Amino acid sequence: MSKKVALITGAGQGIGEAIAKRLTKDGFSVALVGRTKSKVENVAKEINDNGGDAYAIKADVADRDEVFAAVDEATKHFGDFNVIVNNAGVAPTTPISTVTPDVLNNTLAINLGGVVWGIQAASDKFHELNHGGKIINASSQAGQVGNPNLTVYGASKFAIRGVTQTTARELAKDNITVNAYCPGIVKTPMMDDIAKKVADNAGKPFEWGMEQFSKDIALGRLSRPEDVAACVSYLAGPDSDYMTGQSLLIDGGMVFS
Ligand SMILES: NC(=O)C1=CN([C@@H]2O[C@H](COP(=O)(O)OP(=O)(O)OC[C@H]3O[C@@H](n4cnc5c(N)ncnc54)[C@H](O)[C@@H]3O)[C@@H](O)[C@H]2O)C=CC1
Ligand SMILES: CC(=O)C(C)=O
Repeated sequence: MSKKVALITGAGQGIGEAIAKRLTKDGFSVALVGRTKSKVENVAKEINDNGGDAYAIKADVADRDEVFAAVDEATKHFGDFNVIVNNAGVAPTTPISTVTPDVLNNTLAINLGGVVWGIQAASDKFHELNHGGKIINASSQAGQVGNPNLTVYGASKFAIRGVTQTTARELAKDNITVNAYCPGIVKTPMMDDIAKKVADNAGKPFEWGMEQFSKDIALGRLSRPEDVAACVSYLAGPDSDYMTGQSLLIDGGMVFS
């Protein structure tokens, strides 16, 4: 039987890289999408060198045409298309007084626009291929509760939960599920950057910045990207077939909702 095909955006590092590796382990062929071609190529090479089936594609998720082209290219390369993980995102540190139109527009174009274009492109492709599929979107614990200094980012991640619920209802009749994952504090380049900026703004060391985000984690440790990838594995596989419109928290007990 041929492998199912999953496309993961922002797969050149961090959570996206871990998702690509986990879905490979689960038996998927994986298309890795990122703005920096060399980064997704490096991850694809590592996966292929270890017996997986990965293919790197350069695209900026804020650009609708590039997202549609990436889905087309992945489908042509692998011969099918079954799952999209709209993972790419950016997280500017923005105390409210510092928010500018550029930061607002750029963040929403990537974090919200990228997910909307990903849902459109994937659902169009599932329709063209005459089968259902799974759409999985990155939200955050910062999309469940307000995080100081992350106004713009938090707004984009709250929005993902709305888009997920709305499109889940629209697309259910076509056997397409739409769910989201909401990581907590995950040790990746994104989180290191946030902790550093929050610490710099307060005139404190990096460790203090990370502590501001991690002190309320009930399980007592930062999340690893693999913790998130395990949840996405469930959302991409058959065990979640009867679930749609959900936003799953994987935050070590930081937020109880
Ligand atoms: N690290 C964390 O603590 C948390 C992360 N998340 C979310 O998980 C997702 C992944 O986060 P991380 O791996 O931590 O981030 P990261 O910054 O380490 O990696 C994100 C990747 O997405 C790529 N990317 C950014 N903008 C892009 C664009 N316009 N087009 C294509 N690729 C683009 C980047 O180049 C990078 O390779 C993001 O949506 C983030 O908001 C959610 C909750 C917590
Ligand atoms: C980066 C992020 O999503 C946080 C701090 O929850």
